[in-house]
Amino acid sequence: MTFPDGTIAYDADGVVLAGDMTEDQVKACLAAGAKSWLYLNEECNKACPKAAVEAASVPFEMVPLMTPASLTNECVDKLVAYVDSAPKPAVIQCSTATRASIPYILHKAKTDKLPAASAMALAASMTPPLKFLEKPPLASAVKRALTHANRKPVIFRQLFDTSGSSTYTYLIADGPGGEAVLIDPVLEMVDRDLKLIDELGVKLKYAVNTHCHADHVTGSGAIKAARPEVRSIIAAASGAQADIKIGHGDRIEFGSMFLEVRATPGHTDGCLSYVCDDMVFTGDAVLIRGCGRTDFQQGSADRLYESVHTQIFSLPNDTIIYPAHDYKGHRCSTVGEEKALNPRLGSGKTKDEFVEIMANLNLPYPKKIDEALPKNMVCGIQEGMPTPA
Ligand SMILES: N[C@@H](CCC(=O)N[C@@H](CSS)C(=O)NCC(=O)O)C(=O)O
Repeated sequence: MTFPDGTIAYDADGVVLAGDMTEDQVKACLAAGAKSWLYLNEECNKACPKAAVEAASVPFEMVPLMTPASLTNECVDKLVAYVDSAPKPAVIQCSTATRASIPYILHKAKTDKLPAASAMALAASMTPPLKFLEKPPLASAVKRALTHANRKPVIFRQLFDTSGSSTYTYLIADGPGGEAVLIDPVLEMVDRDLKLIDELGVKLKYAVNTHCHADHVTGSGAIKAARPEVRSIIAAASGAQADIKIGHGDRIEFGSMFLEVRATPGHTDGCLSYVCDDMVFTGDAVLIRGCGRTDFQQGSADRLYESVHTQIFSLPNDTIIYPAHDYKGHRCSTVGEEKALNPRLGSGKTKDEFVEIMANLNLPYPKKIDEALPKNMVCGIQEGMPTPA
């Protein structure tokens, strides 16, 4: 499309980004073939071309996007959906083609699966750079909106063991109807977990253990008895039995998602942490403001310190930490928070200081240790349960 003067800023991907136009310019634009029109000002704006656009039988839609605060998640979804479905060429108009560049970049990020940082870089590399970048408050609202626009419809649930072990079980699914994993299921809570999985309509693929637990029996065996298609997973280094034994660097794939496996020994030899997008499931390696004990089951404070510093604290600071337990009512933390505030491992604690702290915890043994360890060494498969196929 060509237009009479410099009012039109861009013509990219069938989307024309425009500022205020005179009546003649609107007419020229329609005559040049505009097939849809999105207006980001209010109808009362004296330059609003609604009447002329509709008179030309071109669909006209208004989504007032006047300030950074109006770029809510709902607004972002609306803008992305509009650009997706609008007949092209589509004109997106505001007063100066500044806000008009926002739906374009949001949609581009979503369709090209660009992370927020890459989409911002793309906006800056265009000729001329997209104009929202000139306004810092708008640019930071767009950056946040890009993260929202690009999110996958992941299903994520943090479930708590109410039977006594304070264990968190995590359900992650690749969207409704998608494949799912269940991290650290607890035997007593299996009925609840399977009911939820059915209610959400997701397909459980793997029962994944972060390690051979000492305080509760894994639900892996009972899940497999109820759903023979599910495969249990544990670290090869744990020495425990499971359908699939994994190690550092492996990927557990489900749908279009995966868990990246990181070995984090120290609480036990076979402790694994799982990274998924901006989350890390740390098992008992890192707890919120704490960590797993190192006084039994091959525990080693030396190894745990190394594991946490190399495998967890090396993740971006805003990575969300989801631990296997919490005893104080916390649910999650972040890498940055634990680096700064974890009294055992963070705030500049040296390995020697950590070893000293761990040697003096004097915790009583978990109540169920004698029952849990032998059962978890066979991944929760118990007498009377059907054996795995
Ligand atoms: N009281 C609980 C067990 C508490 C406990 O020892 N938790 C372990 C993780 S499960 S082996 C741990 O590492 N705790 C660290 C801490 O600082 O509390 C029970 O009897 O089950």
